[in-house]
Amino acid sequence: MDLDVNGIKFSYNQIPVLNGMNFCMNYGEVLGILGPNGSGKTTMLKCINRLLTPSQGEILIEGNKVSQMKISEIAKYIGYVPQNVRNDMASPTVFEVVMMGRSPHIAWKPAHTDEDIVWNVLESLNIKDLAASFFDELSSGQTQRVLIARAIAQEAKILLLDEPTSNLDIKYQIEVMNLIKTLSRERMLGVCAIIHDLDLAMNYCDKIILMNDGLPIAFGTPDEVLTASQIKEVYDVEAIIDRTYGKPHVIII
Ligand SMILES: Nc1ncnc2c1ncn2[C@@H]1O[C@H](COP(=O)(O)OP(=O)(O)OP(=O)(O)O)[C@@H](O)[C@H]1O
Repeated sequence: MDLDVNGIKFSYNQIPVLNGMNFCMNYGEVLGILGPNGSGKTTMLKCINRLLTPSQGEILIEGNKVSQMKISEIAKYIGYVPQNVRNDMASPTVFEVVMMGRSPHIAWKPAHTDEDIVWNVLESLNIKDLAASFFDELSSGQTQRVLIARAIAQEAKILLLDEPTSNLDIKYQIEVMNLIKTLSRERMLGVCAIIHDLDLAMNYCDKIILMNDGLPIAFGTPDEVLTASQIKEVYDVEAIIDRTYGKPHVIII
């Protein structure tokens, strides 16, 4: 497996949040991380890219322990799109934001190749027109695209996305999920995305890890994981999986 999460435990001030998380992912797959509020999803992502250090367990990328990698090396493997992006620069342009993704590869100042890579990414994500726009003047959908572009420019093999579709209307949700799926296939990226919408997860993820109280409840294909009984167990709601229109649709009763 390209990413292995083995027995991860983590506590904030002695309060356990991750209690032995296990799952794995291959490049070219979209893995949905699902679970109720407070179940530890964001904490899990932060352990993968070592923003947080687990107290037990090991995370391996291509068999190498993340705990033993240099931070600069991790940045070449992992691109992280957090939920709330703090803006430290005074009104950066979209081009500048995407160029930030090149940081792990730049020793002193960007070279022409870095600029070429940024232009290519902007083009392939259909946001070249936004290059000179100010980042903080974008719509939520455009912001999400630009942040994904920044992670792609980083040339990481794994993308960690914390609720990439939150605050997006249904059209943009579908657009962003299509983009994520296409990127995973075309660029052989492994994508771990925290997703709250069960329908989006059902239709766009290759695998799902369903967690609750920092523990893995189920791991497998969407069909295996998003069953009525598991949805009931984790979210405490009654659900039906409707397949009338070909694609599965989760109906909460
Ligand atoms: N910096 C922190 N210090 C202390 N406790 C924290 C911190 N960050 C998160 N927690 C706690 O850890 C638990 C898990 O939080 P986390 O953000 O990982 O959950 P989540 O599943 O991503 O939640 P949500 O779906 O609401 O975003 C929660 O009880 C939260 O209050």
